[in-house]
This record gives sequence, C-alpha cells and structure tokens, in this order.
Amino acid sequence: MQQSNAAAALYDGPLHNTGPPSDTGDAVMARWLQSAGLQHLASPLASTGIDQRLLPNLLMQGYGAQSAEEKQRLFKLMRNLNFNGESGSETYTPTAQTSGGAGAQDGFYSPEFRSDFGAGLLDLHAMDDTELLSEHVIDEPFEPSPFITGGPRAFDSDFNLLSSKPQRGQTDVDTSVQLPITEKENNTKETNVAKIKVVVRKRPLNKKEISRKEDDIVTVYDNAYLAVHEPKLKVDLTAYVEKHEFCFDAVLDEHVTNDEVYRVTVEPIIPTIFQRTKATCFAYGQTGSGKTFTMQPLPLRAAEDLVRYLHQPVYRNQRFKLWLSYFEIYGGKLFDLLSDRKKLCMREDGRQQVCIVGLQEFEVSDVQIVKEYIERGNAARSTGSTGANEESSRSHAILQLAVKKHTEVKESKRNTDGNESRSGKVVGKISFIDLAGSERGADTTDNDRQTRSCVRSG
Ligand SMILES: Nc1ncnc2c1ncn2[C@@H]1O[C@H](COP(=O)(O)OP(=O)(O)OP(=O)(O)O)[C@@H](O)[C@H]1O
Repeated sequence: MQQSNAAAALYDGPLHNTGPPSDTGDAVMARWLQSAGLQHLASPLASTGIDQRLLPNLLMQGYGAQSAEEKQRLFKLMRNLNFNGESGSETYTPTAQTSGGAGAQDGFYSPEFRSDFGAGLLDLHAMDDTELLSEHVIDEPFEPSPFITGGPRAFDSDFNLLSSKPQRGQTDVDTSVQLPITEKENNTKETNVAKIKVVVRKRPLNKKEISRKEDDIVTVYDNAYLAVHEPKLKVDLTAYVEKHEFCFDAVLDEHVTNDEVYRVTVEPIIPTIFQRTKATCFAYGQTGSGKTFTMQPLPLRAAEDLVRYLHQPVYRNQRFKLWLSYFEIYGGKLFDLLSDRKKLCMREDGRQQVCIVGLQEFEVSDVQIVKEYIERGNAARSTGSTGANEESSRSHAILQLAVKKHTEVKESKRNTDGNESRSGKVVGKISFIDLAGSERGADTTDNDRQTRSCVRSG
C-alpha cells in the first residue's frame, strides 16, 4: 500500500501541488506512466493522494514496480522530474525515442501533457541512459573523448578494425612509403575512440587448474557479454550453479592473442596522442589473472605505431619526438626502473600537476631501443610469488610514452641529464600501468606475506 501511495504522489498533477488529486491529474499520470510502458502501475493507485514532498523516499521503495526493468524505466522517468516544482527552461522537443513506444504521440509528449507538468519538467529526450545498466545500454554509442570533435561510434567498429587493419608485418618496414597515414585517416580513427573503455580478457585455465580438474566457470558471448557460473550449495547441501551475467565494452575470450588485445584497446588511442591527449591503459585483477601477460606487450606495440606516425612528414617537420620513462611504486615509494632503481619523489607543482622529480626520460627513435628499455625496466621490477602466481608483480609499474614537440634538435639520441626532454613540450602521453595483483586469503602463502604488505601500501 505504501507503494501505491508513492505512485499517487507521482500522479498528483503539478508536483508542487499538495492538495487532493484531481481526475485530470489521474489521466495525466496514467499517460505519463503509459509513455514508459508502465500504465499498469497507474490504475490501482490513481486516486490515492500524497504529499509530493514524500515522493523521493517513496520512489526509492519501489512504488509498485516489480521487475528490475520496470524500476529502471520509472527511475528514468523520475530523473527528469523537478522535485522542487520549478519549471525547467529547456524547450519541448518531441521525439520518437520513447521507452514505452506506444502512446508517445498523445501521452507523455503531447503539449497537453507537457502543460500539466510544466515546460521542461519531463524530457525523456534529455535522459542519459548510460547511468543505468539495462539491456539497451550495450547498443549505446561510446561517449567521445572531449579532445575529439567527431561523433560517437558503436563498439563494433573496434572489431572491424581487426579485419580492416593492415597485416602486422607491414609495421616493420618503412611505413611512410608502404603504409601512408593521411590526416583524413587519422581523423577517422580519432572519432572511433571512447573516453573510457572497459575490456575484459578471459584467461585460459592454467596447468594447475587443469590438473585439479577445475571447472571453467566463465563463458564469453558475442565479444561483449560474459557469464560467471558460480557453484553454490543450498542449505540442505544440494549443489547448484548460479549464473551471473555482465556486459562490458568488450570481452575477449581465452583464444584472443595479445595482438588482438592491442587492436581492441590501445591502437584506436594512438592517433589521439598527437592531438593533445593524455591516455592511460591499466589492467586490474587478482593475482595470476593475467595482468602482466596482457600489459607487457602493449607498450612495445604502441611504440611501433607511435614511431610510425612520427615518421610521417607532418609530424617529422614539427620536430615531434617520442620519450620513454619507466618507474614503479613499491611499498609506497617510487623507483626509477631505468636508472638502477633510483628513488624518486612525487611532488605537486603550483598548478596541481603531479611531477615525478628525478625521473629519467629517454628519447626513443626506433622500436629496438624501446624494446631494450622495456626489457631493462621489466628486469628491475619487484616480483615475488603468490599462491596463484609464481612470478607475481609486487609493485605498480608505470611506463610512459610521451610525444613532445621540440624547438631545437640536439645531436644525442638518448637523454642523460633531462635538459633536452625539458625543452620539448608534451603533445600527448600514454601511460601503461601494470598494477600489482591482489590476493584472496586463499591465494596467500607464507612466501608472499611480506610482499603482500607492499602491494597494499603501494
Ligand atoms: N591469456 C593468457 N593466455 C595464456 N597464459 C596466460 C594468459 N594470461 C595469463 N597467463 C599466464 O598466467 C600466469 C599468470 O599471469 P600474470 O603473471 O600475467 O598474472 P598477473 O595478473 O600479472 O599476476 P600478479 O598480479 O600476481 O602479478 C602467467 O604464467 C601467464 O603466462
């Protein structure tokens, strides 16, 4: 009955009216709910009045909606209500995009309906679907980067890249001749980049898990959904499996190569690095889930592409150069992985910019040099062993590739005192972060008790 009251409050005409509900208000309320396909919620509740000030609380209690989908629809409707009863200033925009479909013409969007609720009070057109996970979210385009002028795009285009992309071998040759990248192509790629993208990669069962005959509990569907099959026991000890479904921007199954991971995640970002973008790519997951396996090849692949872009006349003529740095955070302290683990300080400057004082940056003009630096840094990383991973990363490692524009050219290829790197202005930067793993209690062995504390404080 409480829920009924809430629906009646929704229905109570102009929301600041705390008087008894009217027949006109009933009809308006019914049409409003009908516009979201929820007319069945209106009928039993229509004649129950309630103080509109109680509305938000009652809404949170469900007000008659039964299924999660119904609740989401109602919540969306409510998001555009002005609880203070003030009229918005937005103009009325009729649209065909309604949640409920039928009834949009003469119901929720009709001028009659609108005048009942006040201009701009209810505007489904202005709703942001991305905040509530629903079946429809997956079809929503990504929000474009604020640095990017083009329109949004759907996730599928990333996978199209898999087929449309030139073969990998081509990147080793002089691509300024064989694989010219025009400004137009750059711009096309830029429009394909999301601001935030969450990609899940499924790790195959490892030898230990196979030998223990453990079940594969994750199923990937259509590169976008996954289901976790959780084994459970009833109170009477009957075994059953609970299925949990999740959807992400992309889900990569256990057969996907590191190459494909790169193409789906980092490759679309590369052109934007030349357009004043700072990007970050990081892996998150428990120990042994495959973070390092996934992250380690990415910087090298990114460097290949960045160098390829730098060879284009448009960037070469502007004296764009690539710089690399690599440090780790271990036990709350920073160490330069390319300078004998020299201890570094993190400071904030007057503009609230975080600076890593003393971090060495190296100019890298070809991929072989990048590879050497990465291997050197990886070898200097702090590792330990956990119950789930013999060679577990015990620190957060941050590898940065920065494109800088230089005003003057110096002879030396590698920077040793930082002077040259300081003279260049950062055009864009991409950071790769390999986070230290976290363990469940079950994954913790005596070996890693000491290193675990480093992870927690790192
Ligand atoms: N997709 C994969 N295909 C094949 N082997 C994988 C895959 N992902 C991870 N592995 C293997 O699983 C083991 C653990 O992976 P990795 O070290 O990357 O885990 P991690 O998440 O970085 O762990 P930690 O947080 O402890 O550092 C490694 O031996 C790695 O080779």
